[in-house]
Amino acid sequence: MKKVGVIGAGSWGTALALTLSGKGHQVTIWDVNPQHLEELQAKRENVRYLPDIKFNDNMKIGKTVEETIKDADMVLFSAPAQHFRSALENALPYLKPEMILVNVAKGIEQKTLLRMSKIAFEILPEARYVVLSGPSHAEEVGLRLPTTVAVASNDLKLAEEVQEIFMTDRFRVYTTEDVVGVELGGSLKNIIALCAGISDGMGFGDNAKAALMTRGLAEIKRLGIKLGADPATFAGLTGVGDLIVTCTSMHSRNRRCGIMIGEGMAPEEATEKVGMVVEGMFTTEAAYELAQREQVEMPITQQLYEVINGRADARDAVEILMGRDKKHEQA
Ligand SMILES: NC(=O)C1=CN([C@@H]2O[C@H](COP(=O)(O)OP(=O)(O)OC[C@H]3O[C@@H](n4cnc5c(N)ncnc54)[C@H](O)[C@@H]3O)[C@@H](O)[C@H]2O)C=CC1
Ligand SMILES: O=C(CO)COP(=O)(O)O
Repeated sequence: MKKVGVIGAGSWGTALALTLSGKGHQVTIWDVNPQHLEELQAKRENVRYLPDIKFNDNMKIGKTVEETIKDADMVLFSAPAQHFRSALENALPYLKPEMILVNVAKGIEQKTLLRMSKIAFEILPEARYVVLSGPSHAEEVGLRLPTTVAVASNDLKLAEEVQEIFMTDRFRVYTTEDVVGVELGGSLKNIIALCAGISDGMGFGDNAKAALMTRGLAEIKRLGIKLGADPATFAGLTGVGDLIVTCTSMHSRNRRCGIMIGEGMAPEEATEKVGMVVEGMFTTEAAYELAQREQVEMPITQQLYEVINGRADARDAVEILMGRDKKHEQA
């Protein structure tokens, strides 16, 4: 059994800490928010983000980052994507070269337009770095409902080590070497989930949502191929798999935020109301800029960007999308 430090006690960090400690690993979890940390300690439950699931006895709450990751075999980063850089920098003094670093954030850093692995290797060029992604809502993983994900690393042996650490009878883990495809699939599907929510909120039907998901996947894949991903990855768990769960589940923070926007709420207010990170709100801007830089057509992303920035109403965006030039279908 391994020693694992978890940085970020939101719903996902907590669900994974429960999975790992449930398997018998020695897990310590920490969060940057001191008040939240106190609540975790007092209640031995994540009342704020993943209520009604008691922590296992072998799951400790770390008082400091140092205590959390000291002598760990693996450090799991589960802070939102825009905070991954600071979370890693914060942990840096206590990391050892042999430690495995796993990141589960789904996003692209704003301004730098970097994927999470690029940030990790910029800070730690020799990092033993793995990304975990796939269709996996924390609420279901916390309840031990069957879930399947993938872990990606340039080093397949390392991905296999992480597969072994996580795998249980209720949490099935595949490996892949396509870090670019996995990171982009996980990040960009949140944009489409926001749009699927907006579509639902406006009272559109299943046809519209299926169209958004299919054409959304086409533009994700277009950008992915341009940035070096294996196109096959987008047909897998971390591509279409995650797209399906996020666009259809009421657990999805992105979809729920989209529904409120579609019902007429201002994007900032809807984001606030969700009360947890809505990654798509940040990723949309980054993806829009990446698409411009790479000269890739991403019409759905572009329209969401206009809506989020208050330059277009969701109904105008639909008209623009439906009124585009006639096309030959390319999936
Ligand atoms: N919630 C879910 O079902 C899933 C979430 N994810 C991804 O995991 C990431 C985290 O999501 P959630 O857990 O849902 O977010 P959340 O909003 O529930 O919680 C985020 C937590 O991170 C903490 N945090 C922020 N900055 C930090 C830092 N520098 N160091 C340590 N902790 C920090 C916050 O205080 C908060 O407790 C996101 O990128 C999300 O896309 C991926 C799969 C499933
Ligand atoms: O990535 C997720 C499920 O795989 C979580 O999606 P949300 O952030 O929209 O809840």
